[in-house]
Amino acid sequence: MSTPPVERARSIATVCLSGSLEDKLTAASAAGFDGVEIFENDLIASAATPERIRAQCADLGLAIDLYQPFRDFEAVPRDVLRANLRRAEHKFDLMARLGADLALVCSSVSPEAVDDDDLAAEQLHDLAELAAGRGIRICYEALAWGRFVDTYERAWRIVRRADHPALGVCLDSFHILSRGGDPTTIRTIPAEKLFFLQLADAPRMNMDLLQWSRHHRLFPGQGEFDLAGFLGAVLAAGYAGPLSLEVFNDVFRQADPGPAAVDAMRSLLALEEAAVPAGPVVGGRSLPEPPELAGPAFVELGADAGAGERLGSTLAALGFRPAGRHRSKPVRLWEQGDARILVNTGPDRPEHRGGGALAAIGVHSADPRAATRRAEGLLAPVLPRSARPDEADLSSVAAPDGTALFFCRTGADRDASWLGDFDPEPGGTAGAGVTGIDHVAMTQPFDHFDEAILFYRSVLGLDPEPPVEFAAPFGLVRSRLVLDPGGTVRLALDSAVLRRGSWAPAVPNPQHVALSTDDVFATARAVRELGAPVVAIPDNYYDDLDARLELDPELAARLRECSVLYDRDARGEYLHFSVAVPGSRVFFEVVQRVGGYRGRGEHNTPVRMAAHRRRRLATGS
Ligand SMILES: O=C(O)c1ccc(O)c(O)c1
Ligand SMILES: [Mg+2]
Repeated sequence: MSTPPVERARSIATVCLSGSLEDKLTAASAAGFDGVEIFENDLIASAATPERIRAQCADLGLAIDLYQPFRDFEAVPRDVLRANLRRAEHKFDLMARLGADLALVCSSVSPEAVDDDDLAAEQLHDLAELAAGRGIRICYEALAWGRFVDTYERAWRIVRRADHPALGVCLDSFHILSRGGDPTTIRTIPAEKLFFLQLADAPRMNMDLLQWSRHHRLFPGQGEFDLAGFLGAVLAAGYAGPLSLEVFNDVFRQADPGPAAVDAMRSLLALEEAAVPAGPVVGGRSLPEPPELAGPAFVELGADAGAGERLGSTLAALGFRPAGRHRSKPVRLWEQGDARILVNTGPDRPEHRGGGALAAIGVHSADPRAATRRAEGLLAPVLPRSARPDEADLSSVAAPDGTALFFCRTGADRDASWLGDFDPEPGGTAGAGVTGIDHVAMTQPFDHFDEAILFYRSVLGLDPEPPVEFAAPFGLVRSRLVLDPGGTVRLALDSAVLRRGSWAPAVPNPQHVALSTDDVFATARAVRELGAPVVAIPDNYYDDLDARLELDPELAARLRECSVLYDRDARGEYLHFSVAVPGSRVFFEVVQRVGGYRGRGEHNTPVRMAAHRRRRLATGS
């Protein structure tokens, strides 16, 4: 008999969010959190009395799960201890007014502390005794940079030695995983001594632990730590308290707390799904499984009339044929092989002028309704439907950058699918060998990069590859590929690491749609004949390629002649060329994969970006 799924309390530290304490509490409640860790500085800066904050939390349905942090308490000389206990009593008074009964003590970084676990245990015992008299419990957390206590194993040895029922440990995934700690030995701690759990992810970095922790923590699923393994180990040890997020991050600290709290909740739900066999339960409902994807159905570009013309001629030059007009909307379908591009000249948005911009992606999934329910369960904004009664009932959700994501039924016949909404147009070109859509590269606003990774990872069940960074003509670019287990849907997300000044173009790295071919040279020749503006790649690139990879001279010559870029990895090869950007925001690339090559030629991107710029300066397009 399987155990019924449990709904765990979900909590968030106020330090994760921007604004006043009131802003933070409102956002946490709206995103569905059950509780908060109140960070001391947020309370100190608030004009509301502790009683008022307590009432606000109660009104918002938020428990105050933790009051934190109490610093630099233990292993100090007697006179310092006296002052520390006095300070603690003041905080216990405050906690009584707040109605909070769990306080966090983090391991000391004080120069006054001494390296003496017996003394630390004795003094924490005294503190716990004082707290217990007030109905308060203490959890002790090893900061990764604690002066002497910097591992959870040592914090637990001290807590065990102190042996007080009101004293337990607080586990924080960052402090443990940043130091390469082993979470599996958490099970040696009795469950009743696991008082609290803080969860944070982070990118892999080689930097000072304190700086890494205070600036670069991420919500689970956005970084590179094995949070699912960590949470699994903590739950296996019998921890039954709230799952709480504690993320110090420079971007989230400045972001609108409403969407940031939603991002946080999504991360927790996705983490529970990865760590707990029964998955998360929200309001008694569980989450449908990630959709089974079967490749992109279409890419939709938004354009004004002028941009629509330019996109149309670019597509025609790439061998696409106009294959249909939407029955009720100003949308044209362009088709070649399995590649379908929609050009929508309906909504007039600034970004659609000039050369158009990515507006939507459609993916084939076996059960679009379940996929939409999952997206809703993960708090993705569901977009209003605008279909007429006789049109396909397509559900879509908004990605963090506003791109609409449509779920289309795999294998539906034309009448039953979105294609049935188009009046077919006959005729057209013979094509240029494009067989489908290989990937879509989506430039993300820097502030939404991590959120976007998590969005696609959780909503679509895509797996992120490790991030790569490269130096491009207008600054460092961070790029991360997310793809489904079958490799049918690939999205490359990238972003400028820093944005400063006004020298760089407004859109330094436009989005692009990568079209697949089985013969990149044949397609390159065909599209040149059709008049496609293939971007010229300089000799320096090919000289370097030869130096690095010792290519077959015949292949090297063909690459050079056709301005085709090249990459290879242990599994295969990648050959690709680009055409000019018809405007500033979106362009097309044609790619050929040989063998099991996994990437998207990211190391060639700076060369391609420089080539695009040269062309723009020379021709104005
Ligand atoms: O960086 C800090 O000071 C700090 C404070 C409290 C915590 O729980 C923590 O993990 C870090
Ligand atoms: Mg912590």
